[in-house]
Amino acid sequence: MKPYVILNAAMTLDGKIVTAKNSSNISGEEDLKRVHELRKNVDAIMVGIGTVMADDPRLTVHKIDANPEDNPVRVVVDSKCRTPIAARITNKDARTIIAGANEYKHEFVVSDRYDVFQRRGVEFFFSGDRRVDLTALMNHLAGEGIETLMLEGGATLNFSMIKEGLIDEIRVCVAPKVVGGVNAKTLFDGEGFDTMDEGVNLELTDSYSLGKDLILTYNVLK
Ligand SMILES: NC(=O)c1ccc[n+]([C@@H]2O[C@H](COP(=O)([O-])OP(=O)(O)OC[C@H]3O[C@@H](n4cnc5c(N)ncnc54)[C@H](O)[C@@H]3O)[C@@H](O)[C@H]2O)c1
Ligand SMILES: Nc1nc(=O)c(N)c(NC[C@H](O)[C@H](O)[C@H](O)COP(=O)(O)O)[nH]1
Repeated sequence: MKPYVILNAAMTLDGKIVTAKNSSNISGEEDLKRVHELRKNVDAIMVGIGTVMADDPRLTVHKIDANPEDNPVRVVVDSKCRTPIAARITNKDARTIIAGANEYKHEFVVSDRYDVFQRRGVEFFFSGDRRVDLTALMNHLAGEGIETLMLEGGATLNFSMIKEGLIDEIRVCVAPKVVGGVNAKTLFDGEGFDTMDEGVNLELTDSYSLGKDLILTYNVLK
């Protein structure tokens, strides 16, 4: 059992989702509104701890009209339970689940940070030895009633999710810009596949201009 997973991201024409110096203002205003419409229409939104550390995102619906009930459940994939005490995803604006790995559970649950998070109502789910077991996490979220999940990066988590066959659909905003840089993260990093044959095949289902950007949507072929 797993939610229907939509990966949404913005990248430059050269596939970068952020520069090496952590600059990531990619989407135009219209695209950001599209992203927030999508946030409003899914049950949960998930990011990796790298994205929390880099951007301190809210992961709420705040660029379009919305009620607090429109906020999706926020999920952070955080094996070593490093989510900072001040991270905005741990505030009371929406339900939050931190997914950690079993090896780091013991040390975390006796920490002051864990106490503070619990008082804020943050929930926890532990799976996998040293890295979150993403399939187990998807199964847990489905059990929590989450039918649709928006994956919002970053590069490392995107690759693990697609490698494990957990992404159903991809929606990408391609900005008319090139930044280059061998150290700039791309839409999918991780360890990559060795051959084109091992790559994940996609089917283009829609393409349209939105302001200066291009929106591409794909189904992931299984
Ligand atoms: N342009 C966009 O649309 C967009 C969207 C999101 C993030 N970003 C950018 O992406 C960058 C972050 O990407 P990143 O790759 O450093 O971090 P990430 O957000 O992909 O998080 C990766 C981390 O998740 C943890 N993790 C736990 N279990 C895992 C598993 N099974 N598989 C993979 N990871 C697992 C690990 O600690 C890993 O380092 C940020 O700079 C952010 O600005 C851009
Ligand atoms: N669609 C999109 N276009 C971008 O140009 C960009 N940089 C992101 N990045 C997604 C990432 O998850 C960000 O961290 C959140 O978009 C932060 O914003 P919020 O406070 O949650 O609204 N996403």
